[in-house]
Amino acid sequence: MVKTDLNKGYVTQIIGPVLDIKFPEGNLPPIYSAIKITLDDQTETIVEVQQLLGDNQVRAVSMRSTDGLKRGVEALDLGKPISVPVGTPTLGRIFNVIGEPVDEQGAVTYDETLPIHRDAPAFTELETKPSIFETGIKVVDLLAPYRRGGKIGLFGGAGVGKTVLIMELIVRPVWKESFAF
Ligand SMILES: Nc1ncnc2c1ncn2[C@@H]1O[C@H](COP(=O)(O)OP(=O)(O)OP(=O)(O)O)[C@@H](O)[C@H]1O
Repeated sequence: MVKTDLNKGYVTQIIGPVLDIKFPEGNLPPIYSAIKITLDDQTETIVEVQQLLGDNQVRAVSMRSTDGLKRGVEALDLGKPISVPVGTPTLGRIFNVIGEPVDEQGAVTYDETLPIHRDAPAFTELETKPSIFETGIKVVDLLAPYRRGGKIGLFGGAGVGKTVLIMELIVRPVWKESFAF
């Protein structure tokens, strides 16, 4: 549920990346809510509620360093979990956990975002006709094709190329789109 009124609290304790935040009576954000803290220098920190402590306080984990944060700083309940851009503009890009691009390829123009915490699609929503997730890597597509909509796991000894292959899977489909090969 997205709240319309701004629900503001303040930081009561900081222990490393963990923050306790007190909210007004009866306005406690639920677990997994995103909370934004803006410092004097306009640096924004997003924290995520992990535990309800009682006494109108929540315990939250910061998504970046808590350097510069201090007790008493205002915290704004965003009324929804951390959400990230989804859809075609995000293909081939690299994002951090709060949905900011970190690949130095410029800003991403997107229409849709989805929360990072949500249920997997129901079986009834899945495509029933099996189709191949074409990677463009011949040895994969011919010998061990991946199923579209499924999950992929790579098993292999140390240093045999798992990371390189995963990176190829992320980048290749976009290359295919741009160069049509
Ligand atoms: N197809 C390939 N041909 C030649 N070299 C490759 C190939 N794939 C990966 N390598 C090289 O092998 C080395 C290890 O690759 P990578 O880091 O992907 O392995 P890994 O299985 O993820 O390793 P780890 O188990 O340590 O996480 C890298 O130097 C990479 O450049």
